[in-house]
Amino acid sequence: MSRRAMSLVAPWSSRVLSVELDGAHFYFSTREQHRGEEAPRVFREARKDARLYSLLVCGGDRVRRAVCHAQLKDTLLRELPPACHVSPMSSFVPNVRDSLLKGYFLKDHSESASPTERLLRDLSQRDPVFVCSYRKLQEGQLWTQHLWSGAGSPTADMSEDSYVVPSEAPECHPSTLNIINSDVFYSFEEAREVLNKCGDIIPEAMSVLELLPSGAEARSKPDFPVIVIEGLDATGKTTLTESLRDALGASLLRSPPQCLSPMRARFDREPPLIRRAFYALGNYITAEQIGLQGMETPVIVDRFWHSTAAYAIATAVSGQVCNLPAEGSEVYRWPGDLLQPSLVVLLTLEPEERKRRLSNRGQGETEEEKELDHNQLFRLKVETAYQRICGPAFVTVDASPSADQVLQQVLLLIRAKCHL
Ligand SMILES: Nc1ncnc2c1ncn2[C@@H]1O[C@H](COP(=O)(O)OP(=O)(O)OP(=O)(O)O)[C@@H](O)[C@H]1O
Ligand SMILES: Nc1ccn([C@@H]2O[C@H](COP(=O)(O)O)[C@@H](O)[C@H]2O)c(=O)n1
Repeated sequence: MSRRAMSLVAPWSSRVLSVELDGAHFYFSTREQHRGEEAPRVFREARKDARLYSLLVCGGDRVRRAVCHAQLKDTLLRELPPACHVSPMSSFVPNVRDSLLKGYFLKDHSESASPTERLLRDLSQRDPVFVCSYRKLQEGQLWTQHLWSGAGSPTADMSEDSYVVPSEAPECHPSTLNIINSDVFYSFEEAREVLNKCGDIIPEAMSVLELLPSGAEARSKPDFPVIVIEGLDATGKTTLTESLRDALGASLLRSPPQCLSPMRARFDREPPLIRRAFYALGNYITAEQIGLQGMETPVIVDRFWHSTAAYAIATAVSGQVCNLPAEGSEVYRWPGDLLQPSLVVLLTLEPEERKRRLSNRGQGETEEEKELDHNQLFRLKVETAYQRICGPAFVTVDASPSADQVLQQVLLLIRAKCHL
């Protein structure tokens, strides 16, 4: 087999494929010989008239793959016939870090195959996207997979068709495999490299790069305590941080820092790899400001690394809370080159009270915050990830009492833990 044909087969062979339907994951793999297994559930349950396809983004560097994956979704949703259903899909080597490739699984119920196949052919010629179609064999519940040639048409020249067979759920949920340095960055250089690579597609990346400190080399520890206030939207961070600043004569900083505000909306529209690298770098700019202010006064920080990591992990991990990496996983470690605050306070609030405060405030929410509102599961994943992050001293505070009572409690904690 030619090198090109081998690379085309690679995303499917010796790998497990996962399709996500209504929050549940269905696993299957491919095999050249059939050993009497029944078809995987996602095939058995497909409607009789359904034509099934899979698409995986495989070529190029990770920035190109991330951009292509996001654009592919937009294209599919915009251009596929309405009777074609799109679900997230991935290909991975079980429990092997960084092995995840992302794509989509299509169930086409439209009358004619032509519009869908025309689009898929076009995509497989234009982009680093590999396409497979599936065929139900006449003699019962057996399905085969056919890899399309790079030229797009479903020809038989690339490889033999293979059978699809059910596969066990892996120990580590596939959506956790690529978190490190794709969703969460553990060093300044890793995050900066992503922005370096997307300067040609996102002009704002250059402006961010110009604002970065020259490096994240170890600085001397600030003389004064550094206290970070964390929590979901509308838990009272702004109210509390301003009161703490006044009560302690402290400096108040935030992450992302003010200087990144003009670029933030643009990065919020980018795929996770780029968006998360932006927020990760924001922490290093804030860290530099903390280093300076912390020589003069105590420093209060509104959001920092916990926010960056917890939101990123909760978004990357699909399905249930139990799919999150277990407590103690390296995913939750603190970046070795990032300043550690003296204390991190997480404000927690019952969802109903948080919603009440949000509606009283009546301000716009980010897409992610809207998601938090109607997606209780996502909220739970963010809070769980917050609590699992290790590094600096961490304490959870119930933010439901009055603003003054919360302030008094946090002041007590700061005095006890930071000797202020
Ligand atoms: N302890 C409290 N009791 C009642 N209401 C509060 C309390 N703390 C803050 N609020 C009110 O709740 C709303 C949200 O508070 P705040 O803006 O401080 O939250 P936040 O965590 O900073 O939100 P965001 O992350 O979106 O900036 C505001 O209207 C604020 O006045
Ligand atoms: N250090 C940070 C701060 C924020 N984020 C992301 O921003 C969103 C919440 O920010 P607000 O200003 O609205 O409070 C949230 O979606 C986080 O993803 C971050 O990553 N790192």
